[in-house]
Amino acid sequence: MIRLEGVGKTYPDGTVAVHELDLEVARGEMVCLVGPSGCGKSTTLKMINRLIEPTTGRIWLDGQDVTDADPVQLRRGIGYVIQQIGLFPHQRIEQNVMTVPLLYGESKAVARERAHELLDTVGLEPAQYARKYPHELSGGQRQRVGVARALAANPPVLLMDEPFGAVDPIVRGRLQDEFRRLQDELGKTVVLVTHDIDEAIRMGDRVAVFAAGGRLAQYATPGELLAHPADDQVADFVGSGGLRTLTVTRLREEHLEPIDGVSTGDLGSAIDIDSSLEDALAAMLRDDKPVVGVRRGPTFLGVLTPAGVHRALRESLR
Ligand SMILES: Nc1ncnc2c1ncn2[C@@H]1O[C@H](COP(=O)(O)OP(=O)(O)OP(=O)(O)O)[C@@H](O)[C@H]1O
Repeated sequence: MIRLEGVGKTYPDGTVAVHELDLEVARGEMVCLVGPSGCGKSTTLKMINRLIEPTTGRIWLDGQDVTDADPVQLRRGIGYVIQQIGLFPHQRIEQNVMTVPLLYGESKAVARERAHELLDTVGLEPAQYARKYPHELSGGQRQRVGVARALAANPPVLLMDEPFGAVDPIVRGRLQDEFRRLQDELGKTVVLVTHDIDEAIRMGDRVAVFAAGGRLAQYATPGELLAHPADDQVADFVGSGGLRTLTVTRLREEHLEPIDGVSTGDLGSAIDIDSSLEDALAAMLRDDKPVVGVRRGPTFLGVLTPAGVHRALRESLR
């Protein structure tokens, strides 16, 4: 879907922001670019929608060389979410989101309907929020409006630059989870820049770790990155993997055991099969029980025991 081939950017003052980067992002995949400050993440992102022109290399989007594309046309097909959201302060929330459909020539009524749908999608009840102004919303709510607006053109590709950067850690965690869930539904191709390795590991299907001088140090799934960091620098940056592995390892039915033999008194609350091992352990600790029930929607699937947790961890670290 997105392919970077030998892409480099040297600024006029001689700063090498990105060095001969090769990177592929598959359709529907969420890739996080992560690394220390100044290592070229934002420059890379902005080269994809040509806010910055590369000095070398080629970028392909769905088979089309973006360096040949009209930048304005190109950007309409690519949603862009930035930390400083850029909402128009004197326009109501619905008008902020309607801007894009109106630009596409939709009637006001259709644009408003679409804006309300999108607000609903990002968890902002239109009846409550559509008529408010940006300053009447919290940071996290404004961030959601930014996401709704980026989705308004229904672009297949979303570029996000520190999209959850401006909010406190609790709201940030909630927005990350919500966006991950939304992404599972929408199946966009997403490239997300963050300096936060936890965010990258939690959100990304794959993670590109950048090193100083705009070099790609490793490009791997979160599990691979934690289990096999490419070098000492990546290992340092990623930090100790054991605990993080719990966050990225999802439950699967083969980790479960049938309910038979477990007395219901031993069973605390049930968690969803989409949960992570971390969620499962948290439920066991909370209920002070050695097993936790697992369901898919209303259907009870089985129980997870410490042996199941161990099996799942071993598979994930293989
Ligand atoms: N317009 C510019 N002119 C010269 N150098 C620049 C310009 N923009 C960025 N740089 C430099 O290019 C390098 C990469 O910058 P970039 O913004 O891509 O990094 P980043 O990884 O996104 O950093 P951060 O996490 O701090 O946002 C940095 O050394 C930066 O100082």
